[in-house]
Amino acid sequence: MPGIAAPPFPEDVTTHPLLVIDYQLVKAGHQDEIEKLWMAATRLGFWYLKNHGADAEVDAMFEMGSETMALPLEEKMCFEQGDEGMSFGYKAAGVNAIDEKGNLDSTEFINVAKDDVLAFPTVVHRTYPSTVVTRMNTAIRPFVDKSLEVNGTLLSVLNAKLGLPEGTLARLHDSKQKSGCVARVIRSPPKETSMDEDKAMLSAHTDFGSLSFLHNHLGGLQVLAPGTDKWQYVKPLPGHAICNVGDSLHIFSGGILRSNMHRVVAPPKEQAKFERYSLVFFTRASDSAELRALVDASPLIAGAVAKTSNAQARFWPGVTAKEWLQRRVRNQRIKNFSGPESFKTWLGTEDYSSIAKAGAISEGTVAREVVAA
Ligand SMILES: O=C(O)CCC(=O)C(=O)O
Ligand SMILES: [Fe+2]
Repeated sequence: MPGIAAPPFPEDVTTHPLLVIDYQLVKAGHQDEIEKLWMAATRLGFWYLKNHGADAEVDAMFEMGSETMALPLEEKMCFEQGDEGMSFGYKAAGVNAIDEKGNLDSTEFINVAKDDVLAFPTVVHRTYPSTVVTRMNTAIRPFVDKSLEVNGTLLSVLNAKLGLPEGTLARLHDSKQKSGCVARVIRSPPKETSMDEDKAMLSAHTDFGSLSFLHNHLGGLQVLAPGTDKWQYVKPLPGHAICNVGDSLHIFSGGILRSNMHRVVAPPKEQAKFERYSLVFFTRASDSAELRALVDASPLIAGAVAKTSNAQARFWPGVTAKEWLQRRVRNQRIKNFSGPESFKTWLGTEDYSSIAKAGAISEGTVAREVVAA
């Protein structure tokens, strides 16, 4: 398995602690556990999830991912996403800007659309490399099914805590509708040293959708916690997924649920010498879902929005989930980059003035200005 031969996460590197949520307890309706999930989702927007029951599916996906990355580059390039905002297929390393200077990312992805997986062998969005096709039923479908179940359960718990009528978030994330939901395997190359920590391999970002279900073995993921201006590693824990809230859930909830900034840098110390793999399932709202705070469905959300400055720009971007995703994917491509102003156009919901303080972008680049494509 990728990363398994690497040394453990070093003990003398500072990490940001996350709450540990037990999926089985949440699913069984355990109130204390649900309160813990709520605390995690509203304060940092990141948490560990244990007892998710997806270990075997995760291992099979890592195998699919490493076989795909081992294909010749020319073959992978036949499935490249392109520059128009398609988020499914292969993403080569170095095609995205990571900052306003136009520095390049160094991660490659294979992104498999939930819609193509559920409809297989019918093609909904696009075709994939042979390593994906041959594992569609044995590895990818089981992982997608499990991830939809886990994220669907978390969404229904958050739905109730937000005071929304039953099934509101479920309808916005109906897996039978077309959406940007995707399973992604990420590979980043080994580095001689982790000293260039501030050179992100995957740029500082908030996730584009609603809930992310992430699995990794090596360090490298960092968060910029609220009220801080220092990036901190999140330590991978065996058997624990890392879950986080993305932009659309932040918007639906009128900012109650936090879509927190994160990035991937070289793994710490000796781990940097190893290639790094990670796996994510992104649950995203249906393509046609309008991104807006659900004020008319929940007094709690209406109350939160009423207390927020600039609420119209933050929570009524005037686009659908599909348009939001397309803009963020397309405008990050280096082909569409023409300087700091164009870099702004890919940004999401987070408070970018805090990453400006942490040095990744300049003070002038603030996401609030970004409303639509
Ligand atoms: O690789 C990781 O640990 C995080 C990846 C990530 O943030 C993403 O793909 O959005
Ligand atoms: Fe992310």
